[in-house]
Amino acid sequence: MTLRLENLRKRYGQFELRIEEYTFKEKSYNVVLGSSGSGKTTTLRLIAGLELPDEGKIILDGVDITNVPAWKRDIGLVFQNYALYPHLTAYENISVPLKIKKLDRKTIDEKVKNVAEILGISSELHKYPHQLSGGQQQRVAIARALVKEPKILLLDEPLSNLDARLRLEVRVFLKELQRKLNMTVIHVTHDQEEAMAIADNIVILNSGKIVQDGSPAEIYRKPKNTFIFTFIGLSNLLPASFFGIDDADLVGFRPEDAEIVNTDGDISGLVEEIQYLGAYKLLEISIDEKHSVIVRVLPSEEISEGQKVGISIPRDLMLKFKNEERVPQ
Ligand SMILES: Nc1ncnc2c1ncn2[C@@H]1O[C@H](COP(=O)(O)OP(=O)(O)OP(=O)(O)O)[C@@H](O)[C@H]1O
Repeated sequence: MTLRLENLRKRYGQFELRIEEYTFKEKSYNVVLGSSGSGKTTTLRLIAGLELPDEGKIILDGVDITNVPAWKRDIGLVFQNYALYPHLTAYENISVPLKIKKLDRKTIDEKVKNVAEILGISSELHKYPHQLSGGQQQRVAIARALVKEPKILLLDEPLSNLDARLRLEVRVFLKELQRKLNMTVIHVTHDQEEAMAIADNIVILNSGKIVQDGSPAEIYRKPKNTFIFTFIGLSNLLPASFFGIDDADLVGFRPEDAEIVNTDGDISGLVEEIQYLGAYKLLEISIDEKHSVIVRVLPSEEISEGQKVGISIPRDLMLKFKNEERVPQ
């Protein structure tokens, strides 16, 4: 189940996807994260075989599948809009890939019922797509992708058509499904919170290039540059000179790593705004006319707007950046 991309290139006008070399984490939940237009869907379509690369290779378990047609690849793909056939029942939709493979009726029946059981949709099989909820339609689409027992499951923005409550539920469901089937999943999203919550391995794509990969904690704690640092979670970035640091241009820190102190901290500022968020409060503190930071404190901390405060940040939690690259620690 090793999926490897080698020198992969695909150009559309000004845009170019260019992946020198990448192996997705095997039997894990991979999330490809990037903003709109970064090349996420293009990457998935190339892996699925719906597009051919201009250059490069796609290697699945040591076999070059670059020129293997989509339907012959051992890869399941779930589209963002599910793409179910409206005139077929859930059962018929799920059985389509097996009919294409010309399996006999009894084997098809067993496989469809088995996958429906795994996905918890056994009682919905007689229904047509319009009779199913969004979450159920998605499960049918996943069942259809899984029924041919692919080596890899590709999911294109699988949560974007669901409401906020269902999204949290489906996140847990997808992660459990990956664990249960012990398969390699590649899930594409622009939502950094979703990526952090669900991934074993996050692959960050920017302007058609992979800029960093790693576990959510690695990406959050050891971002390679200021783009990744500010893309993931809340972040503060100030000139290094504010801290008397001269081996970097900028210093970054997370709101939860700073502490409010009465005595002189590393820096000081004026509390401009307080957001009460239940479990914690976020303070927006201006350092000077051009720079402000966010600091997270406990709700019990007594601080008021207009108050002058010191801010202290442990040195080992400061991230030093130079010329857009992080300074190695
Ligand atoms: N078939 C195509 N023809 C022409 N241009 C394309 C085609 N497919 C993608 N592109 C262009 O390639 C770039 C990357 O598109 P892609 O859909 O891969 O991005 P994405 O990261 O998935 O974005 P989004 O989150 O908005 O779906 C975009 O500039 C897009 O306009």
